[in-house]
Amino acid sequence: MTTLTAAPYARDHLSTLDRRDTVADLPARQHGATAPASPDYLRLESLAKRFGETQVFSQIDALIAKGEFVTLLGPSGCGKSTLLRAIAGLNSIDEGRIVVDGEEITALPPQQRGVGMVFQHYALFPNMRVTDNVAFGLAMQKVPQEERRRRVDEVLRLVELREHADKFPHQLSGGQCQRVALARALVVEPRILLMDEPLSALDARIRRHLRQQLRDIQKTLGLTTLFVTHDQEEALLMSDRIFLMHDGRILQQGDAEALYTRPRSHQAAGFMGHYNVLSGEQAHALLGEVSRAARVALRPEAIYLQPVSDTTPGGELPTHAGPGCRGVIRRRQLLGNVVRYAVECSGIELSVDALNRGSRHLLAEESEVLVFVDLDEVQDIEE
Ligand SMILES: Nc1ncnc2c1ncn2[C@@H]1O[C@H](COP(=O)(O)OP(=O)(O)OP(=O)(O)O)[C@@H](O)[C@H]1O
Repeated sequence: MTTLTAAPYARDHLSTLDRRDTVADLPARQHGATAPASPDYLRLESLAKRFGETQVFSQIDALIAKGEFVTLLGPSGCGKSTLLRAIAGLNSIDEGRIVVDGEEITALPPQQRGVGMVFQHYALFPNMRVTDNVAFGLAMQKVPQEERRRRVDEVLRLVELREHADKFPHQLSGGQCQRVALARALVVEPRILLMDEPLSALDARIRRHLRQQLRDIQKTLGLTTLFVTHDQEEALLMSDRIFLMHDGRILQQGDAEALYTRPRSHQAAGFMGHYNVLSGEQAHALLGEVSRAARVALRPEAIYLQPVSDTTPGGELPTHAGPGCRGVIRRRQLLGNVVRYAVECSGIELSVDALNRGSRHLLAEESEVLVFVDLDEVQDIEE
């Protein structure tokens, strides 16, 4: 039985949360928590969209499994929101088909698609109490009052807002408003949940808590979810699978590990982490014969620095370290647990991350170092 735990933020604000309430008490209904996974529950087939002269996205093909949490990640303007809105039916598309659970929904109006949507700005009705905001969709569907009350109560319990049921939106925090918006989307038991940057307007602490809470709820309900963000950390933390978008295309898809450690293109490497992207020539100067591709990506944490004065055989070096090359530390930034160095080496400026082991271990700016690269982590990429 899965129990939603109340993280510190929730405990601070929801003093009377009944810890015996568990979401497993909820009927699975059509969320289908117990249904066998269907690998193509949501099918996006050759979707394309233009706004006037602007091709917003094209050749979008994807299969999303039932219960999967997929994140659309990419820079501003790459078409994430427009794609999400197209699935919700809030934007038309010019080409392609959208299929949910075997039913084509491409031409259906939003209310007939069985999708729930949560936006960055929660757009609650300011003059309605929490319960009425959440019940709104059910009232539209003419669900009988008693059932409406029961379902609203159930979903408010799920998002830990039961004790705020009679409040108005202006009496709630931003995080609580967003949970009302989530409850409003969930109460109609959507087949697909679509979320467009739902956490972006919240402060960092609430955001961290809500990420976890959202993911817990999504897993518990087995709810197929598409989540839009431009925040790489959020995508890596939350997703079963990430679709990395660039210029209206899905550049690469995979789980967090694959996306982070094996970017296949220059753009993917440029968006994930703080990769050093080197030309073939630069890679050859740094790595010698090891380098094979026209372009190479190197993670900052796969490069190791050793002071030239340190003559101990590099105990911390990876087994497949390349030959050390001399470099000079040009800049040093303390990022908390990590120290980021800019090191000039073979005429290239490399970004190198090292664990912050305390001031005794910090390397001084303008000091000379030996630079070693973990050859197992050298990633050949496309042009
Ligand atoms: N209604 C519209 N009319 C014309 N162009 C639009 C419209 N909506 C979006 N666009 C354009 O489509 C492109 C993609 O926008 P979209 O909002 O989907 O990107 P995004 O990746 O979600 O960006 P962000 O992260 O900034 O929200 C942009 O160039 C945008 O200017």
